[in-house]
Amino acid sequence: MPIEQRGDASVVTHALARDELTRIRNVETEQVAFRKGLVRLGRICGYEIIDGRMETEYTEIQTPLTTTMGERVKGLEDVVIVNVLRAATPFVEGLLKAFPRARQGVISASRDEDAGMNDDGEFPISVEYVKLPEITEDDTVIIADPMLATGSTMATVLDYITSEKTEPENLLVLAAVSAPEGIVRVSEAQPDADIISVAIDDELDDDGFIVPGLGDAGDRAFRTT
Ligand SMILES: O=P(O)(O)OC[C@H]1O[C@H](OP(=O)(O)OP(=O)(O)O)[C@H](O)[C@@H]1O
Ligand SMILES: O=c1cc[nH]c(=O)[nH]1
Ligand SMILES: [Mg+2]
Repeated sequence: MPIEQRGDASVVTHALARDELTRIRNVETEQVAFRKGLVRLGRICGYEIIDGRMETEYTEIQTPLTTTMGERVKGLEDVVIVNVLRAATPFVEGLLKAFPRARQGVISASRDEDAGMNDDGEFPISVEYVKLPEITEDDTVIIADPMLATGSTMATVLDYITSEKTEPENLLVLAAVSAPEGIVRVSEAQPDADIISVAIDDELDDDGFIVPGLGDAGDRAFRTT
């Protein structure tokens, strides 16, 4: 079972995904290895999404010897991957190995860490840059962000997409590590979103970081001080 339902979310159970996540959680893993790990994780998640969320169809083909029926994955031409800057950039690079023909959207969404969480456990999110392709009802939209913590970022991104674009056939939220609070917030904000994560962690600390988590994914991937 490639992707298993766990309450309001689903988990990528592939052993290689779990292995990769263990490596990037490790504080000893330095920037280049961290980024490469996110790329590999994105690729594995992409294959699991194809296997667990996309359909196949039969088609007649000729082998060098005879005619036969073969299976093809449907909808690989109708995929939109949305990169939630910064941390998702290596994650999306990996996803693109599974969906080389995907159209891409980019949105910069950053938490105002100085403001901190409000009483509802939400962060103010600033969005400076949004470039989204047209979305059709045939599309599978994958919004990729390695960390789903309070859900403030993802709720903001989903607002942009659902308020301005045609509703796609599949709306997937893909994370590497999710906190229960983020899963609740996103599933309440967007019941149609199919939340898929490699791990569902224990909790958030007072600064809104996922525990055990992997630290600040953007800073670890891009090494800002
Ligand atoms: O669920 P939330 O509480 O919104 O937290 C998750 C967001 O926080 C981090 O982004 P950040 O704002 O640190 O930007 P960065 O990716 O550039 O580091 C992370 O990359 C997610 O986008
Ligand atoms: O743990 C967390 C929470 C939000 N953003 C991160 O990068 N890490
Ligand atoms: Mg960050």
